[in-house]
Amino acid sequence: MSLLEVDHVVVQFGGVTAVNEAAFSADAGRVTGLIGPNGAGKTTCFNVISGLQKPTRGKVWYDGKNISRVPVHRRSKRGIGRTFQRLEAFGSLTVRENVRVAHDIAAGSRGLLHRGARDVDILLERVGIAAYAEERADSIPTGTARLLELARCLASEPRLLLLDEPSSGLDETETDAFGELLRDLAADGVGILMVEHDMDLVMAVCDEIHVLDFGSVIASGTPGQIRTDPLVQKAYLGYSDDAPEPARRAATGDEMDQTMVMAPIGGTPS
Ligand SMILES: Nc1ncnc2c1ncn2[C@@H]1O[C@H](COP(=O)(O)OP(=O)(O)OP(=O)(O)O)[C@@H](O)[C@H]1O
Repeated sequence: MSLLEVDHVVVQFGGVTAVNEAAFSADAGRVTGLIGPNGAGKTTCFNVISGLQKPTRGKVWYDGKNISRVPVHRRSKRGIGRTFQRLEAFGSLTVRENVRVAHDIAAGSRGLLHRGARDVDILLERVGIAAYAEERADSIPTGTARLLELARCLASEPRLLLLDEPSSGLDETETDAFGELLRDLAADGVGILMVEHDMDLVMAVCDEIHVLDFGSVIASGTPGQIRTDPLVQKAYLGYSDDAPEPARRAATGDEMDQTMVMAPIGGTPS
């Protein structure tokens, strides 16, 4: 069994079915991507996995156990870490203090004795923000703040890391370094599940990708398989290479966005 199994989860908000029998998994030591057009249900799936959203039906299995009724803080204690699209650091604390707080909370909740400042500095080095250690968190660039979020999350030594659009705000060099960091973490045995719109990053770092559309998983596979999947092309672009021109869906504003997002992997219409 995989480290994480999302088992036919359904989430309904009134008449809206945000997640519809979604079933997918993420393994320890691998980077798994969860992608899909806007409104496909990715964030809702993350909320179900981390415990912020109760599923209408279905289960979440983690490390072989059904955690569907386990509250958020216990999931976190068991090793599920999550970063959010919005940034959550304490603005008036320095970068180092922010990581220190996360580190001490995690150590305390596990009954560990106070661990050294050295661990915090190693973490800052690892995510590449050591140069900002003494800066206030509200004064650092967005990309650095995103890496700080990651450092705060890693301070709890998660076994499963849920990353929600981690590369937004990173420049190209930072994104490349971030991709390498994800591969390093996976090599250390961490399971990573990532929602990400940067298809170059997704295709470069993921071992496996699940594609959501209208709340359902429409494809799962390696980057190579996903790139050429007709259903995936149709979900993003409104047409696939296999479909004749007249079958192409008129692009709305949203779909135009997705067309641009997918362009690096799927190519634009000729
Ligand atoms: N609290 C809520 N109440 C009502 N509808 C919601 C709620 N949260 C999400 N939805 C709806 O559920 C669907 C899935 O939303 P979700 O945010 O999970 O998609 P997403 O794939 O993360 O989108 P994006 O890429 O734009 O962040 C959308 O139609 C959204 O409007």
